[in-house]
Amino acid sequence: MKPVKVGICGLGTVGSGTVNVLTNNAQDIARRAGREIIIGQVGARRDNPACDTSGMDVSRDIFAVAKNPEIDIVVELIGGYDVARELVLTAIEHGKHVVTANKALIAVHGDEIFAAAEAKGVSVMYEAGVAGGIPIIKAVREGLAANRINWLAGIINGTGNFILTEMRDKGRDFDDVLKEAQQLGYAEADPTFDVEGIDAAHKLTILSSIAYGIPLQFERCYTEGIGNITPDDVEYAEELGYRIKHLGVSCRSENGIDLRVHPTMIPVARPIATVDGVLNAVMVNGDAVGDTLYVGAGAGAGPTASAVVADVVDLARAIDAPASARVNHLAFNQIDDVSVLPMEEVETAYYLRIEALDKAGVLANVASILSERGINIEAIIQKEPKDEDKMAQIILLTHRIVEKTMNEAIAEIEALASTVGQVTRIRVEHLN
Ligand SMILES: NC(=O)c1ccc[n+]([C@@H]2O[C@H](COP(=O)([O-])OP(=O)(O)OC[C@H]3O[C@@H](n4cnc5c(N)ncnc54)[C@H](O)[C@@H]3O)[C@@H](O)[C@H]2O)c1
Ligand SMILES: N[C@@H](CCO)C(=O)O
Ligand code: NA
Repeated sequence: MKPVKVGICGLGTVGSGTVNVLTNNAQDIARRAGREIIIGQVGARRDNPACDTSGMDVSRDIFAVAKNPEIDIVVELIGGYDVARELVLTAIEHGKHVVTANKALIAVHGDEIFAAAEAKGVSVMYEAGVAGGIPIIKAVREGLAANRINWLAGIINGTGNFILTEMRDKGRDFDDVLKEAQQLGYAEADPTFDVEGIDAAHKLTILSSIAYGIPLQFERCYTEGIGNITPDDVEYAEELGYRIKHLGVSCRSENGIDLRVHPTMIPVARPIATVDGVLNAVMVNGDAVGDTLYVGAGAGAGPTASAVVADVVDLARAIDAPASARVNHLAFNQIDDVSVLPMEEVETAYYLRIEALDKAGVLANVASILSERGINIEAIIQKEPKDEDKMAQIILLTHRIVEKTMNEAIAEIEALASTVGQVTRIRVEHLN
């Protein structure tokens, strides 16, 4: 059978990893695809010593690759929104299938890109965009196709999980660990995307669409980063039997879907609580299958290339089949226009840390503010001041309540004469 020719655009961390995997594993890949897969052209501004492209057709113009009549599949690995969008649309216009690792592109411009691909009868695959090397798109879109998905929750940013783990285990400084994550090729070109939860929100947006059959709604995803997590909160969480992870959570309820990324306390007994470093983990609950858990490297050259090449193999195997034989871009043939709940309507349990001048008085006041609103307290710890100039701290775990009610309670607690500054709030999920 005729070989399939791949054009790789972008030769950074993932691009070089993809060249290496396609080259090193060419024989096994051909056995799986049923035909040879060859790198027909590479589009790169400069060579990358992390891979050997000698003997390959290398163009300095990525658009030449997208238009090259010899190329069957264009692999977009340049990142970003605008040029990547133009590149992918150009490739589609020229009748190419596309593989991308760019979750920002899919979360924001996915509708336009998929519509263009469907009009042309080609496919756009994006496994590498979510949870790196974990085949989570395939698992949810195909492996769990029998289920009504109830909820999913995941550690879906490797850089953030690496930072939180190094800070907790080694007491390292935030900026120092972030720098290392950048050197290791984990971080986004703009690392605020990792730290502020934007990257996780892109991934959660995509996962939720393929889990529930709803439109991509990135702009409605609630997003909170990891910059405000303090060593005190990490320590008190452990004391209460919890661990703080940066989670993407989405859940189906009668009122709609909640879609949120924020620091989350989860019981240490949950396997996902022990997923550390650059590893990602996604829990998915389906009505027939129950709980499932997927763990693996969420970033880095090899793991991401593994997902890119798996998509290439899927496309190559079915390249002569009619478009109707390929899987739907967002898993469902028909997308239901279910809306995402405003954060104020979302229900979770809470951890609160309150800085207090007069402990005894504050506790009585706080308890009555909470009970007036039907917020039940599950646990309390009181901490004496660590230094003379520090405040006493009251730490509370509450039962589940809607965010709007908790916002009102927190505002009233902060207004008390005996409390100081803002109340720290971390949402708690038991994941069962
Ligand atoms: N690094 C990871 O672990 C990882 C994991 C999953 C997904 N991704 C995604 O993969 C994509 C690539 O990430 P990366 O980490 O390899 O980034 P990178 O910065 O290492 O590589 C991007 C490469 O594209 C090149 N490039 C950018 N614009 C170009 C243009 N107009 N013409 C030619 N070359 C251009 C850059 O010079 C660079 O070499 C991004 O969308 C990223 O979000 C990365
Ligand atoms: N910057 C991303 C890359 C993988 O998508 C992360 O750290 O998870
Ligand atoms: Na993946």
